[in-house]
Amino acid sequence: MWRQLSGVARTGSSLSLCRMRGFSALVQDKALVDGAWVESSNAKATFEVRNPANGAVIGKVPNMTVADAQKAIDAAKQAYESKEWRSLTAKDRSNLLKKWHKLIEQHTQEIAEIMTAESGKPINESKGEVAYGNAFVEWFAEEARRIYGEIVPSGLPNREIIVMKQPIGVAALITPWNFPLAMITRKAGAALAAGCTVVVKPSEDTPLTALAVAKLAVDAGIPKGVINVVTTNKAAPIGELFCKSPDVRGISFTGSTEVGKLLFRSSADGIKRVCLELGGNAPFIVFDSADIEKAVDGAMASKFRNCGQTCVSANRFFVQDGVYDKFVGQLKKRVEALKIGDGQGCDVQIGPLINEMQFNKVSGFVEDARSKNANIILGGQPLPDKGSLFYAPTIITDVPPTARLYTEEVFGPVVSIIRFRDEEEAVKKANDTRRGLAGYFYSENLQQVFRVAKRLEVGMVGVNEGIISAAEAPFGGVKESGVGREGSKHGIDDYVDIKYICMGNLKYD
Ligand SMILES: NC(=O)c1ccc[n+]([C@@H]2O[C@H](COP(=O)([O-])OP(=O)(O)OC[C@H]3O[C@@H](n4cnc5c(N)ncnc54)[C@H](O)[C@@H]3O)[C@@H](O)[C@H]2O)c1
Ligand SMILES: O=CCCC(=O)O
Repeated sequence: MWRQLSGVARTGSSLSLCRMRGFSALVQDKALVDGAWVESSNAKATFEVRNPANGAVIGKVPNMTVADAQKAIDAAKQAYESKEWRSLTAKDRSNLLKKWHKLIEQHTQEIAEIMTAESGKPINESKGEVAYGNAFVEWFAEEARRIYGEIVPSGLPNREIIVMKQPIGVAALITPWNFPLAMITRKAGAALAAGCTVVVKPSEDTPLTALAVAKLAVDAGIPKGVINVVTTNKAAPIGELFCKSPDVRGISFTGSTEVGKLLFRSSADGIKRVCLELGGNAPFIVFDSADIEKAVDGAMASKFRNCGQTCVSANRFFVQDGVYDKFVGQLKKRVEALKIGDGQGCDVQIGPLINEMQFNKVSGFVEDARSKNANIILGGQPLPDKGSLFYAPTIITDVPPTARLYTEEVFGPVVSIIRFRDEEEAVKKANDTRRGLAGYFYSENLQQVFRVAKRLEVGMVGVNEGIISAAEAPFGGVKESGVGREGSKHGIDDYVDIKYICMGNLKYD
């Protein structure tokens, strides 16, 4: 899995692996509602999907309206209540998910090409994401058959306490552009395994990957209306509809903390089940006892995966006095060697940023740090000769706590380094943020490993490891990084209600 996820750090690619086959038959120009490929009801309006590496238009998809989203909710509700879905056994649902998994696996190359074209992600990483995202479909196909209930010993005679788990109903899934496939399958796999039906609202930057995997779900025989995909570049009113509709029982959102808070508030009136996977501000601590080669390897993988546009990406590097020069020196050599370009190139490790907003954010954060006397030792500027959205992999030392690079998530290829003296100082600084998604540290001292792992205020900790995501592991954050967990056996919890049945007056003798 490490290799799949971090093509960036160790490419090892061969020409044949990354040769493009031309645009795939999986590219859709319509959205999916009730098993039909549909246009927008607003005069068939569309919006363009562009390749961030060169600005080329690579497709157009329906710009759907609130009325279209309502139709998708209606279809999901009808499908949820239909015999075709409701009467399936857990094993039947598991088998459908397995068929979907197989088809995604068979179409890895085509999906990866679509993903690279619309997100700019290097092709080896896109293939890695297809495998990673598909691992959730496989995992939840297996978990579908293990959504167990309980029989609890009663405190009263002639009575049984039975606990069962039932699907919540229709779930709305809102996903970001940075993992255009995995963020859908991590949610939809769990929802379908539980017996729910879904309406997916993918990012406006990456709708083509979403539609491609939805097409494979249809081909796998998943009944009509069970998966619906609504494409739009006006997310807010559709998000509001999801939050207000009494027919949507749960909302699962991955994206920025700002939008997550908005959806959380809007869902309050309907007391909806809400799962929020939001932004982070991950500390990456290198202690004196660390194996520096491992730490540099981990730093490269964590920081530069998807050009730094990963929610669990290391955001603030805290490096102890004794290893500071060695770590910074080795890291600089590795960053200087990164291959930058259009993600379709087979040896490319760093692609463009996703869009102008993201580009302006990254360059603005670097300028802010520069103005606060941080020390830019590598990069620190755009790369217009590569394309308008390319930014140089950058290393900045002496980043002050007032810099935006320190207080906020940069979501770009910028390493911010801060020196520290002792463990207490490192942990205090690491926890000095309202975010708490992932945290990493490198130490060969066993006592320190347990102490620090327990004290970091995050949902996920990488100890001597820079890539921690896996279908089997619970993914999620604390503080303002979210609520709920995805993946693992806990990933089902957001899609089931617990029902208690009290069986009374039983006659046992
Ligand atoms: N914790 C995680 O698992 C995780 C994973 C990926 C990204 N993220 C976070 O997401 C952010 C970057 O992604 P982004 O820019 O796509 O985030 P974003 O919040 O702008 O968008 C995410 C999704 O929400 C939609 N959206 C935007 N405004 C909305 C609104 N008012 N109502 C409903 N939907 C709305 C977008 O169209 C997109 O589909 C980063 O902060 C990153 O850390 C977190
Ligand atoms: O960007 C957030 C998700 C990344 C992951 O699942 O590893």
